[in-house]
Amino acid sequence: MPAGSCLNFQKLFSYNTMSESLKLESTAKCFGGSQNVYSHESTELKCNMKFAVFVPPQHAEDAVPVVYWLSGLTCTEQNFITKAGAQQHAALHGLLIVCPDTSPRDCKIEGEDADYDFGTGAGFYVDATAEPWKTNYRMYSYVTQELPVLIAANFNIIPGKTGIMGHSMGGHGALVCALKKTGQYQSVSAFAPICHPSVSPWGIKAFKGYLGPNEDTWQEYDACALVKKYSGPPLQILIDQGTEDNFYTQKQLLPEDLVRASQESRGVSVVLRMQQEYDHSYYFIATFIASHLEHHAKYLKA
Ligand SMILES: N[C@@H](CCC(=O)N[C@@H](CSC=O)C(=O)NCC(=O)O)C(=O)O
Repeated sequence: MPAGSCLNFQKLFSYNTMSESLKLESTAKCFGGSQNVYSHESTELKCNMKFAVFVPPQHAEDAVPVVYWLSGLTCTEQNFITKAGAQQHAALHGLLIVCPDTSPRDCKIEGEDADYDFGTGAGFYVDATAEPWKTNYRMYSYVTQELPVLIAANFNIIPGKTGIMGHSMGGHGALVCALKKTGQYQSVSAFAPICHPSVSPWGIKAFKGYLGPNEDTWQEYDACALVKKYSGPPLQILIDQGTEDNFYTQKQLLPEDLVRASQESRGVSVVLRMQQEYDHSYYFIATFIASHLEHHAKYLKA
C-alpha cells in the first residue's frame, strides 16, 4: 500500500472515532456525504445542545475546510439543513458545514420563552453580562471557542481554513465573529444580516437584555462599530439583501450603514448585492446559497 494511503487510513481511523462527549442523534447519506445531527453537554451554555454537520464526501479521504452557518431568530439546527439546499454545493466544493442552534435551551430562566426575539431561539451570538442571562447565554464563546474545539477533535478539518456565514440574526453573528476574532475566519458572508444592531429594534431589545443599559458595551457586538476598528487580515464580506424583505423595509437590518462604516475600515471591504424582489425567507437563501459557498471556497481552497 502506498505511504499516502496508509497515512489517510490512519487519519480516517482517528477522525472517525467520535469523542464520547458527542452523541449522534441522526445521520442520512446526502450528495455522497452525510447530513448528521449531534448533541452534547455544552460547558459554555450549561445545557444540552444540538448542532448539525454536513460531512462532504471528500472528508473520507482528506482534511477539508469548515464553514459555520449561524441561523436567525426562532431557528434550531434544523432550518438551514432542511431548507437551504446547501449540501449539493458543499459536496461539490468539499466543505464541511456546521450549524449550531441559536440559543441555549430549557435553562429554566424566567421569561426565556416569552418572546420570539429574545431568550430561546434568540441568543444573538453575544456573551451576556446581565442577570439572569449571563450564566447560560454565551453564544459568542460557544460559536467561536467551544464548538471549533469540538469540531477539530472529531472531524478531519484543515487548520486555518475556516469560514462563517449566517442569516439575519445569524448574519449579525457571522459578521461579529469574523470582525472580533481576527484571523480565525478566512471567509465571511451573510444573507440579510442585522448590520447595525445598536440602532435597530431587534438589536436594542437584545443588547439591553443581555448586556444591560450601557450602550458603550453594545458596540462590542455591533458590526458597524467593529468594522471601523478592525485591524486583522484583509476580509471581503459578501452580503445578499432582498429588496422586498419586510425586515429590511422596517429598518431592522440596515446593510447600507455597514457599507458606509466599512469605508472607514482598514482591511474590510463589503460587497452588498441588492436582490430585486426577494424577501427574508429561506427561498431567498436557497436561491443564492451556491454563490455564497463559491465565495467561501474561493478563500478556503486558495
Ligand atoms: N416569527 C417571527 C419572525 C421569525 C423569522 O422570520 N425568523 C427568520 C429569521 S429572522 C432574523 O433573525 C427565520 O429564519 N425563520 C425560520 C424559517 O425557517 O424561516 C415573526 O412572526 O415576525
